[in-house]
Amino acid sequence: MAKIKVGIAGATGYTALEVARLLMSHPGAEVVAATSRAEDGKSLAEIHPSLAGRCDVPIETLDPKTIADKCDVVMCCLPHGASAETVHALVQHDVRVIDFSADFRLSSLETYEKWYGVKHPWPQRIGNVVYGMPEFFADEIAKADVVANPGCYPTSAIMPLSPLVQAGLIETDDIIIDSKSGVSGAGRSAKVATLYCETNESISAYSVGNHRHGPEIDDLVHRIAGKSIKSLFTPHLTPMDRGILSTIYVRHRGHTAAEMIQCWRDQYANSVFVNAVDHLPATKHVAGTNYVQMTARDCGERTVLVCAIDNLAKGASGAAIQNMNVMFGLPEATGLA
Ligand SMILES: NC(=O)C1=CN([C@@H]2O[C@H](COP(=O)(O)OP(=O)(O)OC[C@H]3O[C@@H](n4cnc5c(N)ncnc54)[C@H](OP(=O)(O)O)[C@@H]3O)[C@@H](O)[C@H]2O)C=CC1
Ligand SMILES: CC(=O)N[C@@H](CCC(=O)OP(=O)(O)O)C(=O)O
Repeated sequence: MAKIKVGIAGATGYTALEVARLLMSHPGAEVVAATSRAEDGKSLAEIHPSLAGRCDVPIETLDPKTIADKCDVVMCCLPHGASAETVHALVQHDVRVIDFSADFRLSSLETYEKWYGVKHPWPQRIGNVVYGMPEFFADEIAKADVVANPGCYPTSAIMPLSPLVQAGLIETDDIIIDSKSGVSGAGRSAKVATLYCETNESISAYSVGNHRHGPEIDDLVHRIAGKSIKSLFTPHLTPMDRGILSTIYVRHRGHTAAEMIQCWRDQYANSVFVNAVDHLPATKHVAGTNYVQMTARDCGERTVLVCAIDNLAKGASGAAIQNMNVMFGLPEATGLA
């Protein structure tokens, strides 16, 4: 069978590197194009030396028609705002797109414009693009022209919360999500907040009460579980390269942690990458993999849920490859197991 031809837009960034790295060992797909605004003419391996000897695809400036002609699917690894326009242009040229940004994740245009502070360039598609979580939306992903790849923090909260909300095991109006991310979550471009001396040996909360992943979590749990929730989400930057640990404080409705773990095991029985475990998950347990580990502990009237993912893998590029596999009829775990 011919390999899936993959293009990578925004090829100089961290998620692009991770997609390229994972595709090097994918038996059914290959990178055939890569784009950047600034690095036209260099090879992908020149920009990302860890790919040396493995990926000499030349980087080009993004011309939607040229890229669409070469590719079956484009991994659009661009920042939100910039991404939607590119996704629109690519789809008009008949290539399927996996959008890593938040531009098509939310159900409501009003919520998007409130939280992202920009007019959406393709508003007709808001609420009309599948959320790239095959554990819940595989049938729609298989047919999609555009897939909205999930946010990293949201993945670590939506996956544990949705089954418990759906099953009515927890209160929906009192959910506290305390998340910690590695620095690669902030992307590769230079910013003071992610300099070595700012992040090393230090942990800090940021965007308290106003991070844009709060509405994404509430929106998706509602879409999956059919019930609205009210969560309070606080992200933290931690001195790690990669990984997310979310500690989620919920109020149970008389149910035990063991019942919640069983609920996850039933829900995710056929999901390759989701493991409801008995130990307390750590970011190291999932580093470099597409796996999600989650557990629960009884704590009086509350239950504490703990979920670990790798922000660059299940939180971004691994999920994108899982989505690509579903879109092209390959087993979900191809190239990822
Ligand atoms: N890092 C993570 O853990 C996760 C990231 N995401 C999302 O994935 C996307 C990519 O993230 P990441 O790889 O970390 O980001 P990076 O900042 O590392 O890379 C983004 C790339 O996009 C290009 N770019 C930047 N600004 C623009 C612009 N205005 N117009 C066109 N191209 C631009 C740059 O390439 P060049 O300058 O060469 O053109 C840059 O290399 C983002 O939407 C991010 O929010 C989602 C989940 C997790
Ligand atoms: C550590 C860090 O800075 N993380 C990023 C989240 C990255 C991400 O996945 O966000 P989107 O895909 O929704 O853009 C942040 O808090 O903005």
